[in-house]
Amino acid sequence: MLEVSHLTRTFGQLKAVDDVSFDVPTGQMIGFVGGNGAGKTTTMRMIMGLLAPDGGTVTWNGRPITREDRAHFGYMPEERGLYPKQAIVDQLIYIARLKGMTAAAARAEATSLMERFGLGDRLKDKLEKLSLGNQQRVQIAAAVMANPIALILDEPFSGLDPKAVDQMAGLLAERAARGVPVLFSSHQLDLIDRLCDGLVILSEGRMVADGTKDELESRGRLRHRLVVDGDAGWVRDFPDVRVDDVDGSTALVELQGPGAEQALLTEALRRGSVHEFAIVRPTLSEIYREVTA
Ligand SMILES: Nc1ncnc2c1ncn2[C@@H]1O[C@H](COP(=O)(O)OP(=O)(O)OP(=O)(O)O)[C@@H](O)[C@H]1O
Repeated sequence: MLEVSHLTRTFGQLKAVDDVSFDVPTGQMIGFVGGNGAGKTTTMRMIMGLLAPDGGTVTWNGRPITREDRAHFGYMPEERGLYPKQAIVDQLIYIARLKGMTAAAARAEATSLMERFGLGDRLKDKLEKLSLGNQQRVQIAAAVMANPIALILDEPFSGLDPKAVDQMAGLLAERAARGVPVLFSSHQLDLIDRLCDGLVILSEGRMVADGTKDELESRGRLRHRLVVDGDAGWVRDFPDVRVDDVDGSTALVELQGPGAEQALLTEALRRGSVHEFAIVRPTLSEIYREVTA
């Protein structure tokens, strides 16, 4: 398990990362979310030892992380790590050799990964000859080569088409299923929602929320949707109800007191038929907007 505790980093007057603490447990995929400049890349660089923190610690399996641990991490940096003018296969082999793989095993893994991504015939090409999306697939392949013990990926899905997103998501999920902790940043909340066991939300350097989606949902506003026969406008005058929206026969409301649920339903039934009365869980986008507002 990777643990980040009270990490802090300032650049001049700016607190880019301010007392950030979270875990990336064994076998879990954790999404790292936050607006531009929130501090995600800076945090990842500190995890990887590329930037010294002003305060706080990074631990791996309960002890301070070492250079040797990090050497076995798979890291995809924001600025991307591979060389445009070198052959793909040579770079993938080089990276795997650094992590202790034999040349033959590295070549076999590079070939198998590239074939899996439909790039089996591009192995000897220079990276720059590939489209940007395909270059991105190679960058992800580089991070997962040689069985990394953890994956730290800075916006691995940006610029990928939906099919490539599915392929890469499948690849990361496989690694997580083998026990690898995976931390990746993304602005695509739908993807985080689909892939992640948990998420960490940063805003202006500070951690504003973390937990599983269920945990975050339960902290958010819970609303009910009521669909009746006629006009639902009467809910506006009903006690213990805060109306978010009424559109014809549909009302979206927040119930404010114990028993408000039963009282509202009873009143709706007294007035006619009820077609729907359901809890509306907040979407991840709504939770995100709420905690970063
Ligand atoms: N080397 C640096 N020197 C000065 N300021 C920096 C440096 N690196 C980052 N910053 C500043 O720290 C803040 C956090 O930046 P960071 O790149 O970590 O954010 P981010 O969450 O990754 O953003 P994005 O989603 O835009 O990539 C920003 O205001 C950025 O300008």
